[in-house]
Amino acid sequence: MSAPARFITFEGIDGAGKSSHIEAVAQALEQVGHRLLRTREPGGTELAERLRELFLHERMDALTEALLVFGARRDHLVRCIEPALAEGRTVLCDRFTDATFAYQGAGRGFDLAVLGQLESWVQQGRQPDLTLWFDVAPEIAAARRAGARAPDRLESEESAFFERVRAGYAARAAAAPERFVRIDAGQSLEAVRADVLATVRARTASPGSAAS
Ligand SMILES: Nc1ncnc2c1ncn2[C@@H]1O[C@H](COP(=O)(O)OP(=O)(O)OP(=O)(O)O)[C@@H](O)[C@H]1O
Ligand SMILES: Cc1cn([C@H]2C[C@H](O)[C@@H](COP(=O)(O)O)O2)c(=O)[nH]c1=O
Repeated sequence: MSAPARFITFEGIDGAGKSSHIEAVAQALEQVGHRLLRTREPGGTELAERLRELFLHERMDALTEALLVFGARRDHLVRCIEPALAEGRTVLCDRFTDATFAYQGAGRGFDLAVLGQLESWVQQGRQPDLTLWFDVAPEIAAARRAGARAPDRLESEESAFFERVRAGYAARAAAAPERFVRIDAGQSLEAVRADVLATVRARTASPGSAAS
């Protein structure tokens, strides 16, 4: 029998290192019987991936950013995430709505109440079961990004922007402590991986299983 479906999201400022650990989480969950969907935001469907390209590379104001990511999210939820969960698959999603509150809300200063309205319309109550927040100082994340790739529109923002985004994640984590787990992403890759896998194993263990 397959393990019960979970909706797990990975969050953090650009370069925190979250994407480096999703494959290891996928392998650990598959070993204990989860059938998986791996996906990302913005993106995950053909339409949402097209919106992602616009979002990452075209100039726009904060409201347009928020509407684009929630538009992409709606398509992703309806066509991809909800059907996968209904089929009993665990969904691993690289970013979700916490990113909107952190980037558009805290980073850009966009109205959090409006984001909350969009969240309820688009998600109809759907929230992740577990959110791993990769928390790291912006200067460490910037050094990691610099060694890895050319910056996109968001990654070109100044350090103060990422300080605000980080504070936005902290606020979301404080508001939903049952869902969020903070990972100290300033550690070595190996130490982060150990924390991530221990967290996922503890939080996905079925009641009565040996790991619980
Ligand atoms: N703990 C770590 N220590 C040192 N380097 C790391 C660590 N974690 C990730 N890196 C490196 O930092 C770079 C960025 O990592 P990664 O792409 O996983 O970050 P990310 O949080 O997913 O970024 P983004 O959200 O912008 O895509 C990569 O080159 C990766 O190898
Ligand atoms: C979902 C979401 C994302 N963003 C930003 C965060 C990143 O800068 C990019 C996505 O790039 P990644 O390499 O795939 O992490 O988009 C945002 O501002 N708002 C959102 O809701």
